[in-house]
Amino acid sequence: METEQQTLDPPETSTPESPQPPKRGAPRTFRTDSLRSICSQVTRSGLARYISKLPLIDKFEAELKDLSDRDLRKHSLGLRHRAKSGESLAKLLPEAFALVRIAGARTMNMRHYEVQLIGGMIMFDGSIAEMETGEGKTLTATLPTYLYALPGKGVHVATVNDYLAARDAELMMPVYKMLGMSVGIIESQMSSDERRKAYQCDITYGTSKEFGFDFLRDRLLIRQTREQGLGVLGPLLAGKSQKNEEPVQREHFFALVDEADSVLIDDARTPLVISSIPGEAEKVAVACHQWAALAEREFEEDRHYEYEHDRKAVELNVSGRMLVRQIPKPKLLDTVGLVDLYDYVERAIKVKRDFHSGQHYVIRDGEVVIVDESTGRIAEGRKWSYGIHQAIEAKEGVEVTVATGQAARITVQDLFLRYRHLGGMTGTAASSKGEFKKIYRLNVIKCPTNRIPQRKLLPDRVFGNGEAKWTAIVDEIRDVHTKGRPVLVGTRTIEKSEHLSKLLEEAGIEHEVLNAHQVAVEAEIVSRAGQPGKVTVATNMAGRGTDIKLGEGVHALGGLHVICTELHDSARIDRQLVGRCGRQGDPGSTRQFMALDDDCLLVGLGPKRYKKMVEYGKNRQGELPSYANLFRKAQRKIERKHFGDRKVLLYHEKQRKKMHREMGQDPYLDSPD
Ligand SMILES: Nc1ncnc2c1ncn2[C@@H]1O[C@H](COP(=O)(O)OP(=O)(O)OP(=O)(O)O)[C@@H](O)[C@H]1O
Repeated sequence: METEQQTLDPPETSTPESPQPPKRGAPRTFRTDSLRSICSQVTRSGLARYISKLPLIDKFEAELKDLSDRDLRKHSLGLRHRAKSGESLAKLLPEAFALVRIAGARTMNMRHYEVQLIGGMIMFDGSIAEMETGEGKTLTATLPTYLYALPGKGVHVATVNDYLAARDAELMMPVYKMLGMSVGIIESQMSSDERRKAYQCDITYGTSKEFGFDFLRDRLLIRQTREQGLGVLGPLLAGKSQKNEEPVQREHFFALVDEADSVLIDDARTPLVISSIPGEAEKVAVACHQWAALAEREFEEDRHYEYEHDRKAVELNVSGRMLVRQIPKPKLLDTVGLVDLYDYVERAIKVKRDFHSGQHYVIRDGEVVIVDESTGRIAEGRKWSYGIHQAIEAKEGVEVTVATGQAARITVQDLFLRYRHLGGMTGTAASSKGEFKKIYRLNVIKCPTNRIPQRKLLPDRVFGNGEAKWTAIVDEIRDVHTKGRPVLVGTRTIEKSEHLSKLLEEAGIEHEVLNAHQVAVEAEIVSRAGQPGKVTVATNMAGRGTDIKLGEGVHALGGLHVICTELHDSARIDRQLVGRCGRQGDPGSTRQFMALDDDCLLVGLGPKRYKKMVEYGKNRQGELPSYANLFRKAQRKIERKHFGDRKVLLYHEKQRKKMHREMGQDPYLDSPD
């Protein structure tokens, strides 16, 4: 255990020079209401050093705000020279932030609030700014991004999907342009040339997945170059292949991660993998998966295999193994050992039991595409490892994209730890504080809100069974809807969205349903969810990162009402949904519904206790408020388990990389499945 701790603990690094705290006893002047509100919310002295910088930013802003656009750009150029000639970025911070603030006000009529300046300083400092949902993280990001872009080494702004990357880059483009910064966007369909151009820009927006894959492709390219013997000609030719291709990325200098919890934690359980071209062995593997997918139907729990609910593990017993031997097999499988066949069958059974279409994945254009359970979104380009993905493909009868030896792989953790400086922002980081610190060396610092939040958390409602719960949900939607207030309902799966939609139809309640298929369309629908009387049903976080503006009159009625239909595996995800209402000081309310047959109890309490709960709740009428705590306890247990999984992945990756290095290999390439 001790060795594990050691390997997991990242080495100490020096942090950038940080702003000085105010002198003891120095009087603090409050210039604006907003600043007064900040200070009233400051409960942690950690913010004092950021607050102390605000007057200096104000001073620079006052000095520079009358400059013409041209002079503003010139001034920005001056800052670039100073940064390039080695002046510390911490020293340039007040002036740089003032410039960005002026550019925001001038180009978009959005002058950064003091709390946003504080958020920007937190991120600059190599921490995660936890800013309430709706506080304007997109605009806040421009501050550290601009500052770190000054030395010209490139800044990567990473977020969860192509749509958000493009949207945020385009939204903020005017600010950067005014200050003479070039902005590039990486999108999944781009050619290498387009990518290279985007990475040459001062600031590059993209997804963590694209940043990771580009890194891996570059790595493969460099190796190919070396293998072709060009590398020996020295630095002149290094990094160019025979086709004269060059790597697309530059150095990894500063990455700013938006939706940091989603990118750095939720996505961190599956590595990014580039596969190599299939050969003869792969054909056999395809045949094995396809055979196992058919054979699996013959196997019964307890008769042929044991299923361990805690670990979700399948193990064939003696009669199961016998059955494997008896089931006819195609000729191609003659060379496959029995032990391997047992594995294939166990995997096929596991996949049948634990991976469901519409919940864990969807089939899109003949491909199995992972739905990130925690966000309800398509996890583009990801694959489950250990043959699970291929087993699902075989089960669904689509092309099996098989067990190709992996050409290259990297985990999200490794990717972001490669950056010299890392910062992030999110609405919901506090519950993962320990993980951010341990794995990424990032502190989480809570930012005060610009206006006092007005969101009402209504008491939980617990029911004996799903049926009673859904009936109560429909009743509550009807109640709120008839008052003209908009309602946003989050469900855990696409199937449940559809179930609720059917119930709403029967109840004659007009509504809109979203699923995880098209992020851009969803985001637009969610952004309209604040219109009077609107009912929107979405898989948990289908519209994450989308701003919901209240329609006319909705403010007076109490704002948007958010209904969470089930607890999620992580409390953070529940809070993201809750964060759709009560934005920027708007009114709003939210309620959590639960039932004793919810999945959360099965995973959190185990099948034995779950069965008892389900039995107990079956014919229960009315509500069971005293059970709410049990749900939260189960949720915490699941969170701990997931954290454990990620730690194990990281530990194994570290061991694997160490081994590769010792053998003189590239740890990101040369990796077995
Ligand atoms: N300084 C500002 N002045 C005026 N409006 C602002 C300012 N900052 C942000 N806003 C507005 O606040 C709203 C919320 O911004 P944004 O969507 O970036 O919030 P967010 O923190 O990213 O939310 P979420 O956590 O839900 O993604 C937007 O409509 C934006 O235009």
